[in-house]
Amino acid sequence: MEGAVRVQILSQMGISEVPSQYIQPPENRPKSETNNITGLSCRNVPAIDLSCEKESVLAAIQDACREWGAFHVINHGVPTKLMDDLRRVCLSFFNDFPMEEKLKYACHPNSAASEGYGSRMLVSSENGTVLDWRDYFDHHTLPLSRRNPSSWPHFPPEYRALTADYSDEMKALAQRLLALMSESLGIKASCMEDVIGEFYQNITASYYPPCPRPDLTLGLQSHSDIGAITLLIQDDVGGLQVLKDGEWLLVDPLPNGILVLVADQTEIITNGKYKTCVHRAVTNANKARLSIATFHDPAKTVRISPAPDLVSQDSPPRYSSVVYGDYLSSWYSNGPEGKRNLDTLLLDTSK
Ligand SMILES: O=C(O)CCC(=O)C(=O)O
Ligand SMILES: [Fe+2]
Repeated sequence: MEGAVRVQILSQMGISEVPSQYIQPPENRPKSETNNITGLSCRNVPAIDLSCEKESVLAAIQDACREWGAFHVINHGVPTKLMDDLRRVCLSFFNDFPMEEKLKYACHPNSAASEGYGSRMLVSSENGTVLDWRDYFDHHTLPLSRRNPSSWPHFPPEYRALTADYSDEMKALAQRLLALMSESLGIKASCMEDVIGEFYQNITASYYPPCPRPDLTLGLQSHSDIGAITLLIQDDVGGLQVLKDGEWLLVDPLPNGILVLVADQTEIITNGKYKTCVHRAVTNANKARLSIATFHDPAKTVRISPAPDLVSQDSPPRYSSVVYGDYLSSWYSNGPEGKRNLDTLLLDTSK
């Protein structure tokens, strides 16, 4: 159940230990050097300049999607001011609203993925899931029939209009990126979007308050995103990590960059050529962190399967097809750990 506890309250209480529900088992705890947000890797996710010549963009996208399942884009056309303004108003919701005002927007306690202010990725933690050190605000933004700005924060006054503008910009960028990803695989530009159909888009602002025990907790547990493509912006604090070749690597915030995360349905549609990105967020003891993720998913009724143009006798389907709504239900009942939900669809192609 989504109780009234938000981690921001725990953080503000100035506790020196965290309640036991937030303590990760030893194998999931961040290694101590990964808490040092300046000290980690020299291997950063690739940055791709979308204003470069098309052939080089396609080659870079292909490399990034095969190797990382993640890349930054720059010169992407989304106004910097809009990104900055949205970060500012989202932060203001968490920092400047009194808690009783914030709780007026609380997520529905018993339904998964309901819109609003919450703290838990899963409805219940009966399956032993450790709680994340994160509060969030989830907005349902597309299709327009789901968009109801009156359920979003009413303050600062520009909050709702900015969120709507940002939603439209992200949709356009996601369409552009799916077209480039398709072309980078040598298939027609519309191929991936044809399988996905109309976008179901959610925007989630995640707020990670300072945590007294970054060595024992996670801001957000290891997972891959469920839908097709996620576009993420963050502030300059840092804390997002991607799993690459068995190692957790910090994603250095790139000012004005947008991080693209390949999500599960894209791995299926590309028949495994492009990999979903396993990622998580660590906490830190000193500074609150904000990220804003925009998820683009198929409708629940859409059947997802490898794109016909990527399947042949030499390259048989590697995933069984799945109705997206069924995939979602199993994700919410099994939990997000790693990419195990996707792995259940893997076919044995060795025969
Ligand atoms: O806070 C972050 O950087 C990651 C957020 C994320 O992975 C998610 O909301 O799915
Ligand atoms: Fe994610």
